[in-house]
Amino acid sequence: MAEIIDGRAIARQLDETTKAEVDALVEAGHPAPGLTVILVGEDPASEVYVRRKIKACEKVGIKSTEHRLPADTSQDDLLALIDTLNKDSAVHGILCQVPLPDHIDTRLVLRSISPEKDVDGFHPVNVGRLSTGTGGIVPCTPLGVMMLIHSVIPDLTGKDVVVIGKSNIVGKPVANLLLDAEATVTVTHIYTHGLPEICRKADVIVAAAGAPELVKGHWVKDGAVLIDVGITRQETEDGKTKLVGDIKFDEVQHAAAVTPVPGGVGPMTIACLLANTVQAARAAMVGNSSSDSDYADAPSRTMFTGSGNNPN
Ligand SMILES: Nc1nc2c(c(=O)[nH]1)N[C@@H](CN(C=O)c1ccc(C(=O)N[C@@H](CCC(=O)O)C(=O)O)cc1)CN2
Repeated sequence: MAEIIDGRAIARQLDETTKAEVDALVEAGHPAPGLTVILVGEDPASEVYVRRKIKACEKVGIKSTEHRLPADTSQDDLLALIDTLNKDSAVHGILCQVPLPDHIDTRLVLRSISPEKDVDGFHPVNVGRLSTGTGGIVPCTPLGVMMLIHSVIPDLTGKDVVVIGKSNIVGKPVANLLLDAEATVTVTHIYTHGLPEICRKADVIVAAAGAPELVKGHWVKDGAVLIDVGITRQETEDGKTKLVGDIKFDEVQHAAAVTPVPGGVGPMTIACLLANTVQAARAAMVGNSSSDSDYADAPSRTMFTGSGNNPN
């Protein structure tokens, strides 16, 4: 029987560390860290995620501000808002919920957020730092994935890890983090030939293809660890909706451990956002924001990984 990796419990643990960091900053006379969340349009899933982010901020003492903009907001107006927030010293973290409406150039918007305030870790400066192992802000979902893996495999040295999915938000950054942890990483995607055979050799599979129930039981070797990043809403026969991951959960009981959907990677994404916000605030408050070691020794970063970025 595979162990279920409880993402909600691990996220709560991380939130406790984050709250302690917020308390320590405030006790030292600093203002509470401030996070600004921008939501453009009315995508129902994005509304859910933004609500959760705002509520989570309250729990750990982060001061959150929301900007809800209509779907027809112009790109220039959005860029002007971000420019104002970049200059506001009470704002330590800025995130723009994606997806954005089609008339807005997402890449341009994400790179307009100051790298120091980019708590999503999507800015090219942070992407470059991650891929060279030189600090920066790590994207929330990949950071959460690493913490979930480390909760069952503390040392990944030499482990064979297959990542399914090559997105900029999950697949590519998670591959970099796994390499930093000395794993042997194979990055694949839905067009990869022989995907079942490749997966069958893996000690760990990170499924992030956005393809519901792609990974079948016979793709998984006995004792593997499975991390399911996919979340697809499906309608059931009785007209209700259910969330489905990229792994066929019922067929993988021979794995050592598996993350559920919901309750696995999702809650970690939000907990890591809070941790990133505190790190950005701390860097702004103590200066030194361009140093390689800004985040490397932060408690929230080292809690499950043992260390920050490996420089080698
Ligand atoms: N600016 C960003 N936009 C998006 C990100 C991101 O990291 N930054 N990631 C995803 C959505 N996302 C965060 O924003 C996110 C997805 C899922 C969850 C979550 O808690 N999921 C729950 C289920 C929730 C449900 O009922 O739908 C779970 O898995 O248990 C949190 C955040 C895209 N956009």
